[in-house]
Amino acid sequence: MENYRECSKKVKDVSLQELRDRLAEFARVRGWDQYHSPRNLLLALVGEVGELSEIFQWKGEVEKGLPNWSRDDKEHLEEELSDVLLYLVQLADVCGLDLGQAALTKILKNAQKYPVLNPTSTT
Ligand SMILES: Nc1ccn([C@H]2C[C@H](O)[C@@H](COP(=O)(O)OP(=O)(O)OP(=O)(O)O)O2)c(=O)n1
Repeated sequence: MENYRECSKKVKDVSLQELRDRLAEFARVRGWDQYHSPRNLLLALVGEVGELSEIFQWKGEVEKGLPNWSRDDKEHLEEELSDVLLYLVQLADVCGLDLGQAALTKILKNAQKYPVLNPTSTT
């Protein structure tokens, strides 16, 4: 596990494109493309969201920054968040969508839908 962590720490500014390409290669060399249909990837994504939710289940409210969490708990959270991201990136890819561009466009759309009425407000 430590080797994986060392490896991933060295990569900075990870792009969605890089993740997409790495995941496509990961699936291709294993012959898993045939199973990675939009529907299957969506179901896998939902399953991982469930695993992510389990980490927070029954804990009550959690402080930002997770100051009271152990290193192991944080590592577990990193893994489940990553699983969700990786399936999401693959889902967008097999649907032929540019997820990064779509997300940027959606942020702009959100800003138009929810204009800043009071710039000093924190909500
Ligand atoms: N057909 C598959 C199977 C796995 N993965 C990748 C995407 C996820 O990042 C991770 C999911 O692997 P597991 O199904 O083994 O799930 P977990 O890592 O959550 O293991 P577990 O469910 O045992 O906790 O592997 C993938 O891309 N395509």
